[in-house]
Amino acid sequence: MYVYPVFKLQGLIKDRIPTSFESHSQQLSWAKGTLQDISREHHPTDYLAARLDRETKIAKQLGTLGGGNHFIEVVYSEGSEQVWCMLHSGSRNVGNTTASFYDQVAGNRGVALRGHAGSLNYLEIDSADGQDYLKDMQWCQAYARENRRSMLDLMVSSVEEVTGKRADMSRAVNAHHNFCQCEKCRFYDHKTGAVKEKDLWVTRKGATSARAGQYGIIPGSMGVGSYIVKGRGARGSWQSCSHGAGRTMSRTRAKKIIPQEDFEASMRGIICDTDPAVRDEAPQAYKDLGQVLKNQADLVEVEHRLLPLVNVKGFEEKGSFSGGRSSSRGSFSPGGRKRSKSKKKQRKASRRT
Ligand SMILES: Nc1nc2c(ncn2[C@@H]2O[C@H](COP(=O)(O)O)[C@@H](O)[C@H]2O)c(=O)[nH]1
Ligand SMILES: [Mn+2]
Repeated sequence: MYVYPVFKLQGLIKDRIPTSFESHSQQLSWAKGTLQDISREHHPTDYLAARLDRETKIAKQLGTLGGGNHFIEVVYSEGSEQVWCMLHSGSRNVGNTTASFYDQVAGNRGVALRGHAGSLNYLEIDSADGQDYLKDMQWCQAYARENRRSMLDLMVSSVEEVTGKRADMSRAVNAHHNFCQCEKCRFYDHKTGAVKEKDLWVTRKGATSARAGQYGIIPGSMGVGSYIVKGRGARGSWQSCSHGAGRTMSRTRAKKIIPQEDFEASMRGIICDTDPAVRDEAPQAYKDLGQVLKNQADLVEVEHRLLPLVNVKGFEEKGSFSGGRSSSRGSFSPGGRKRSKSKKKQRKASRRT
């Protein structure tokens, strides 16, 4: 039985944090200062600085969730009274378009690495373009962190409003994933047979950092919750672990083969939207989280198992259905939000990392 009105909490979160293609109609009060702070620390190139001057959307998207597998969750810790606020989102449109821009810059050089997955454009780190990319990529990473922090602030104040309890922010965990950073690496050099130590740019795609003692988050799906883990610093994985359960099937296949009733049944007891537009995110479309954790027991140890109470996802409502539907306990209509561009244009610029 819920002690606090969790429906109210779901409503407050959905009212305060824009999802899918929506932005804040007015930038948050701290957005301008935050963007200036990011630029002071990670000097954007002329390309990105010009966009920051021109595109008000960058400020308005600070504190917004996005769509796809991005989520906001109120979760509880198995075997304790604790409730956690969790969210998954990234650098939004500015990150996506900046990455595409440099991909094109690299592509224009006409050099590509060829592999099983096709060809990959690349820039040499020491080249001018490579250095520009690193600057703007780090700017976008900082934006992603601030985006999450902004949403967490909005979420924590919503929880406080409903429960009268303030979150313990000293225990906050931030985990980037699908990112790149320079790290001191110890590795075996196959050419010389020696163990070397060197600063290298490590890209983690589908992975997150798991240094010894470092806290991390491994989410499963909207129906099964997540794990808080502690890294073991395994050298064989470049001190990394998986950053989620991962999908077993494409979004198109999920929508085709998962019956709507099965999706709704798997979400029973969780306050969430089970609109058919979210079915590609159904738990049935993801791997077994317990097995994923077992498979990487040498990379991380489990600190907490977290189970979902409230889940919020971004999705595009179809037809006349205008409110989020809760799987089991009634319905809630989110407040109106301004859409700034045509859906088609926005869809083109969307990303699901
Ligand atoms: N706890 C939740 N986990 C979720 C949800 N939707 C997806 N997921 C998991 O997160 C990762 C995210 O990784 P990404 O690289 O695909 O962004 C994904 O693999 C799922 O395992 C959710 O609503 N709640
Ligand atoms: Mn992601």
